Amino acid sequence: MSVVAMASNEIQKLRPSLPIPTAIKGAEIGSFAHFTVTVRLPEIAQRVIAENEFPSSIEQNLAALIGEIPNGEIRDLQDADAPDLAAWTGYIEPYKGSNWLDVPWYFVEAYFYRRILEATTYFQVGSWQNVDPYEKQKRLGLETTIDAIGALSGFVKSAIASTTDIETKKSAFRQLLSADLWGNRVDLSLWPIMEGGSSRVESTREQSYILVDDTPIIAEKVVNFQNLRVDFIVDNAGFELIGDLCLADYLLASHAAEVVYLHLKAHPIFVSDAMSKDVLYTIAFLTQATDLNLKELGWRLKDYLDNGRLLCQENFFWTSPLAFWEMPESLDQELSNSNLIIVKGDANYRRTVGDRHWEYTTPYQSITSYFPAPFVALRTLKSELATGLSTEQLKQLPQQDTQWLTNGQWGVIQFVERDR
Ligand SMILES: O=P(O)(O)OC[C@@]1(O)O[C@H](CO)[C@@H](O)[C@@H]1O
Repeated sequence: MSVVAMASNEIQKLRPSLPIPTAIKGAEIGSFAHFTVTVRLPEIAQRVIAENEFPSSIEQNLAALIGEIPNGEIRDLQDADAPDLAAWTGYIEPYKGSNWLDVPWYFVEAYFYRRILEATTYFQVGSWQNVDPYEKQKRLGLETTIDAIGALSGFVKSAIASTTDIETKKSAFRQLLSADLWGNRVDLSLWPIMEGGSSRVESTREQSYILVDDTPIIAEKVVNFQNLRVDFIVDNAGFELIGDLCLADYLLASHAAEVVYLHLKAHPIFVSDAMSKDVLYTIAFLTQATDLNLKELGWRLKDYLDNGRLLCQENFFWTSPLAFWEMPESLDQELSNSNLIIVKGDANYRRTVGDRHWEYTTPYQSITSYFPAPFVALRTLKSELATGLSTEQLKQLPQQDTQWLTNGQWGVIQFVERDR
């Protein structure tokens, strides 16, 4: 096979095998994407002004950004020192001069959060360099969910102590997986803490709210794991991250996993998405808690970090606007070493399928067979996109809940075997 044919074969491997539908766009009147671009994004930028004590120059930058949405023109980024500037020049090129509604929705969201950092001079040398504009929300997201964190840390402690018979192990894993799914309902970009966002914390919900549940397949695999590698493509800090860390704790303490990798955002995005600093802050928060279960959880996690069994890896791909089938070869290669990847949240789910208008009955596996390792998506539905549903579900759900696609009340646990 020629080099060119091999190269195109490699690229082909990294794309869905099905014809790829059109991208979701904010121009679709009445859609959640349209509501997000025209209403939610300006509101998020206003909250950034309200929750920080930026100087007037930065507040003017943010006000100007708000004024551009949605009829302003997409333009190149202007923070010259940013490490991701060259990559963003390439991302922006196809959309330069377009308004914020006529380009793919996921691009607009990633671009918006990156423009927030341009406005706050996040990448510039000076007083606001590396200052996370969502820090206050993230910390409150931990402090206001302390009771739920206590309950979950107590559960994982007892689960670790009872890693005896297979059925007990499967049951414990299933409950931790479910808690990690429902932690995704706490979403500060949709429901800010100051507007009662913490009230959405719960670790358990009736099984009927899980629309696709591959837990039995995953539990059967994991219960037989011995000293393997598990990777989390992490989503939100706060209570959701506690769910990730409790699941990681269980996998590491039971030696199902020898090592757990946390793949984290390279800069603040989607208000609550986690970076390495948020993981370290969360573990320190736990070690300093008065509650013994929280303290013990924190010290176990710190021990895993110190002994190289829990690893934090940031990558600018996770903050890029690209579909997951466009991930760099180096990252694809790295993830191919995993025995199981846990993909968290709605935005990552959207990226696994390129945020396209797939029929909701399209099998998830047939779109995502490009993935570099076996993976499970833990996602509460917060956008008008779904896969793997039945025609019966599509008849019933709108009658049960008119907002079923976007209110985070429904979830999926979808497993995809590696297929390349
Ligand atoms: O990835 P997450 O935290 O589960 O959700 C991200 C999100 O809040 O942002 C997008 C809308 O702005 C949607 O994908 C979803 O509502």
